[in-house]
Amino acid sequence: MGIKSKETYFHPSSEMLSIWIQVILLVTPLVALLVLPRRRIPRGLRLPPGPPPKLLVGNALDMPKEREWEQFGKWATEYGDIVYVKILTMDMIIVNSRKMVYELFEKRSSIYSDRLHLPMINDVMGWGYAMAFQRYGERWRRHRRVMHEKFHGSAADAFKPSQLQHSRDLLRRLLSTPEDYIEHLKHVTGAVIMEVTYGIHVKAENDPYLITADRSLRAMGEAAVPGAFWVDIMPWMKYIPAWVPGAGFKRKGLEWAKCISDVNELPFQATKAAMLQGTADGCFVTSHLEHLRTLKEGPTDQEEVIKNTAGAVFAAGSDTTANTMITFILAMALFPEVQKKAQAELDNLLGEVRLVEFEDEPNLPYTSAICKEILRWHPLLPQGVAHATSEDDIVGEYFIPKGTVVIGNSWALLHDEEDFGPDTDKFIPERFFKPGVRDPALTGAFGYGRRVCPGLHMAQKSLFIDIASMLQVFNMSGPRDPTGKELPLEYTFSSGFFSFPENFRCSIRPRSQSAQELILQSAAA
Ligand code: HEM
Repeated sequence: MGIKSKETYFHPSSEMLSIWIQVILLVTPLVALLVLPRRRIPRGLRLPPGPPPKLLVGNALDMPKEREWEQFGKWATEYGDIVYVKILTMDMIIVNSRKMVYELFEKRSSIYSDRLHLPMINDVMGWGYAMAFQRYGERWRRHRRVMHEKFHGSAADAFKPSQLQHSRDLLRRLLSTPEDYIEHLKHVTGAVIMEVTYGIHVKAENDPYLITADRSLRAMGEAAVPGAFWVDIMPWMKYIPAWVPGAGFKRKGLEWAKCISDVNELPFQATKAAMLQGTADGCFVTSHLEHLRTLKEGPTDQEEVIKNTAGAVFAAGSDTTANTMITFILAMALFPEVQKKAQAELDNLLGEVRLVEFEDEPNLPYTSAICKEILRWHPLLPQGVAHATSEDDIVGEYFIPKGTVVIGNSWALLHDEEDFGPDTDKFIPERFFKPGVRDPALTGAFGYGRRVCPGLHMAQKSLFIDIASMLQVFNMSGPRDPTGKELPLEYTFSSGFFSFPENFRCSIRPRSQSAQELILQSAAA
């Protein structure tokens, strides 16, 4: 007989438990089907059409594991504007047309703005503080208001100095080690967020705040896909102790939870400490806390709301922008003629005299069109972030039950040829010069209705200055061998919550000697 592991020693019944858990997992859908009250669909109504469900599991096996947008697109062609799928006991609809998106997320926003409570994300991992995962209601509204005050259209102009400074830093980093472009993008987008949110200036390398945020965001990416963990379908599983064999999700979740809590707590406490010492820089947190101190009366938990909102900004703001920039670099490598046109426009306006500034934007229509096309061509969140219904609803002859997960099919909307002209799979910035073409930012790239991304103004400004600056001074192409010969471009887009090019090698080289000098001079400015 072999030596028993420590875990088995402390829990002699662990094998039995493991078997029991597996049995429970198998029979739960059956029990749910038999025991749960059957949904009553009002007479004369029916659920929207969708792929035929299988006994017990519904459409769980039909759900695509990767490139979800392709399967959703096929269903849209086959079943229409609203597609219904059932995953075990979970109702889900996919909304495929702009008309229907407007009808549900905008006109009926009081019903379609909820989120599903995901036990893995909210309870096990502790992301409940972040606005993106909060249920629709007064608590969410208070967080949203705190964010809106500092991030709405013109308020976001206050971030421009920090965005410009870090955009210049990005150029210098890319000049020195272009192969580390992903790290550089993450560093500078994180640095801007830390500065404007907490007034914290991150370390040039290996910053502990950014490392913690990166770990937390990776965890979020894994867990935020609907149905990624069984516990989201069978919430009672969250009570299974972490030591139980088969409860790997719980161990993983608790490991992540420490990082996720640190993202919310550590920078906030550091800023508060700096305020006490009188050394804090003006930022989102200081400005809200100072205002709070002037109030005679206010909700007792307002400081908590400010802290949570800052944590949500930090969590939602950095990787989103960095990953969109990776898609931009790929697009420039794939469509060199687009890159050349933008460079000609930038050269024409700026010569080689100075680097681009925010104020140049109105005079750079082609570059601005690239920023729009990036959001449209391959949206970072092709299925948006799932909403949920907070009440039963009726749409024509269809019944939409309360608690239904509602996915806005951003990919379909952003590739609709009626709105964006022909060849929507191609990267064609010129499409935005035609009258009446829609703005991708208002067509799903930043989500929908009352939940639309509150960081979109900041994000668009970051994208503009980073994209214009890179185009002005660098050539981006597929990877090159040591002799400079271009090698084949290989890439795959990730699937799941975020979709952006993964494992993608490229070449980022200064366009000329004077471009290089402009970059180096920016350090002194
Ligand atoms: C290119 C960059 C970005 C993209 C593509 C993006 C996209 C999105 C999308 C699709 C949603 C879901 C909206 C919905 O539920 O319908 C969202 C939510 C959110 N975003 Fe962004 N975002 C970006 C940058 C940012 C930035 C820079 C910030 C912070 C400054 C931010 C903060 C948030 C927050 C807090 C939410 C949750 C809103 C809520 O649930 O009420 N995002 N974003």
